[in-house]
This record gives sequence, structure tokens and C-alpha cells, in this order.
Amino acid sequence: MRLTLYAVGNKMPAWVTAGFNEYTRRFPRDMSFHLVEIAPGKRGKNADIARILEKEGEQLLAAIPKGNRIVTLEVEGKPWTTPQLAGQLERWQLDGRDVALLVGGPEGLSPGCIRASEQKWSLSPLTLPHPMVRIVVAESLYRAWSVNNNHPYHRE
Ligand SMILES: C[S@@+](CC[C@H](N)C(=O)[O-])C[C@H]1O[C@@H](n2cnc3c(N)ncnc32)[C@H](O)[C@@H]1O
Repeated sequence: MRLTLYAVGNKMPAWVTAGFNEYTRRFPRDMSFHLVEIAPGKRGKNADIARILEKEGEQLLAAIPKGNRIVTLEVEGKPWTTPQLAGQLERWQLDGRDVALLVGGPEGLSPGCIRASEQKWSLSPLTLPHPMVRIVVAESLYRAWSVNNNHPYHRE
């Protein structure tokens, strides 16, 4: 199974790339973790934000191969504990489809992305900056993998 994070936002500072890679490089071959970035639309003074959001959403959805399970990262989503996330990860593996994790831009995800999503995952009731979100997603899923595989990274 492939896990791919589709995010609005590019040109990340070096510490974000280093933090994200720190966790994604630990995944095993049969559960690889990838990143696809979409350039955010230009937000000028009189920008039509609804149109920009829609376009970013269309670009995100167009980048996802057909048949993927779409999971959106949303503040208002389900707040899974680590054991619950480990259970989800196991179910995703059994289901066999690749997983697309969607992270929005400054104004969040478009209505189209929300409609396409099978599951909505909240990392916290706080709104987190999107560079932090990608690192926390990678770490949380690596931790979930370590629970399922009795790897000493996660300790009770
Ligand atoms: C800066 S936030 C967007 C904030 C926007 N006002 C909203 O309500 O979605 C950018 C993206 O980060 C992700 N995000 C931020 N905080 C999150 C959280 N606590 N849980 C899950 N995803 C989060 C979401 O995908 C969001 O679209």
C-alpha cells in the first residue's frame, strides 16, 4: 500500500522538508509514504478566494489516481488516538487500496475535496499551520505502523 500526502503548498522551509523526510524515510517498502505538492493560487488584493479554493481542490483531486481511498485532514474531523489510528492503518492495508491524505491551503480544502473524502481525520481541535500538519501526519502514521509491527518506537 502507498500512502501519499497531497498538500496545497510548496517551497517549504528546509526544517519542514527535513522533519517530513525524517519520518517518511522510516516506512517499509510495502508501505511507502510519498508527497505531492500543489502550488497555491495567487492571493492578490482582490482575489476571488472561492475560485482559488475550487481550483486548488480540482488540482488536488486530478493528481490522485482513480480508486484511492481519500482521507481529508480537517480540524472538524475524527480525532483518532494512536491505537485507533493503528487500527485504521490495518483496515486500510486489508482493504488494499492506496491512501490519499489531503491537506488544504490557507483557507482549507474545497467543498469538492470534502465531498470526495471517505474519512475525515483531525489531528487536534487547534488549527495547525499546514507545514506542521504534514510532519505530524507522517509521524503519527509511522507511530501507528510501529504499534502494528511491535516496533520499539512506540512505548506504552
Ligand atoms: C491553515 S489550515 C486551514 C485553515 C482553514 N481556516 C480551515 O478551517 O480549514 C491548512 C490545512 O491544514 C490542515 N489542518 C490544520 N489543522 C488541522 C488539524 N487540527 N487537524 C487536521 N488537519 C488540520 C487542513 O487540511 C487544512 O486545510
